[in-house]
Amino acid sequence: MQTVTTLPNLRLAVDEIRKTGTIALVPTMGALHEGHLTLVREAAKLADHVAVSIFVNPRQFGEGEDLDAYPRQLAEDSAKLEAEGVVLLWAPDASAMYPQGYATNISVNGVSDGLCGADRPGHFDGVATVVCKLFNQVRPDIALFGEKDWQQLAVIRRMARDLDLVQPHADAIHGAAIVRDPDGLAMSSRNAYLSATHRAAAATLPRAMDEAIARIRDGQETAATLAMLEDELLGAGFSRVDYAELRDADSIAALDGDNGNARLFVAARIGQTRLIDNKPVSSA
Ligand SMILES: Nc1ncnc2c1ncn2[C@@H]1O[C@H](COP(=O)(O)OP(=O)(O)OP(=O)(O)O)[C@@H](O)[C@H]1O
Ligand SMILES: CC(C)(CO)[C@@H](O)C(=O)[O-]
Ligand code: BAL
Repeated sequence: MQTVTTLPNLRLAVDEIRKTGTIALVPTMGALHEGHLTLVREAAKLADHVAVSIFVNPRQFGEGEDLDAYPRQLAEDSAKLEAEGVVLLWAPDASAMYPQGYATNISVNGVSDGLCGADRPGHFDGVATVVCKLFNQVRPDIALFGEKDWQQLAVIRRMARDLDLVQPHADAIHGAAIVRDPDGLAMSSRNAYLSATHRAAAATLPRAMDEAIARIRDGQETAATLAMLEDELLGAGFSRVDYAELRDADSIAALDGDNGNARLFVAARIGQTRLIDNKPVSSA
């Protein structure tokens, strides 16, 4: 595996790799876990070569968020990627990504509204901007993102279509299913922040979501069911529920009475940690 940290070296490496086949890109912020490695393994089935980026993107962190505390473990991550057969690790620092005078921002309207977009103002602009740059830098044939960050995936798909960023085939922005711990909690780099007590209580999140979805499928009233979900999380030790909402899975828009394509989206805080999850409401 080649690790590159500057744009000129990235260009040389990508040109060389491209001579022998297609490239799948897996963008990450590092602190790699099985969720990331599943994306890498899926990527290896979809292209000849897998490239991974590790960049803790300052532009997607809001004021007072965990930019400084975010785990950074490049040597450990690099060994994991090497073992998976990744050919290229792109690990720029902030000055390579945003040189002095950097002034361009990408906003994706609509899908960025509400949910995490409301709680983390500017977050999806930061994500769209850096992902657009990563696509231009690596020029992948396909890129993979996890469904854990469902709204992020929707934002990136919209941006890629709108800006003609990748080859216009249906799977160019590939969404990978959420990888969960045995108790159902979605894997996340931020789970490392949880104390043992909070980690145990965190499993209430997916369980309470399953219960809420079962009630909604049973025909129980959505607002009352979501209020019950919120109470259950607060009772289990969560300090705040940022949102618990049903939305259209593709557009992320509020539902207009038809729950056919509905997904349940939840973000909740336990200790200092903000957890997100989403699950389909329809059993189809
Ligand atoms: N449990 C998971 N299942 C599937 N994909 C995942 C999972 N966790 C992360 N990913 C995906 O990996 C990619 C990189 O994510 P990132 O590096 O932010 O990790 P993370 O675990 O989501 O960290 P964070 O704690 O910041 O949310 C994203 O596309 C994300 O959706
Ligand atoms: C897509 C991404 C790598 C952009 O910084 C990040 O938001 C992430 O890891 O999900
Ligand atoms: N996994 C999404 C990146 C973030 O929370 O900033």
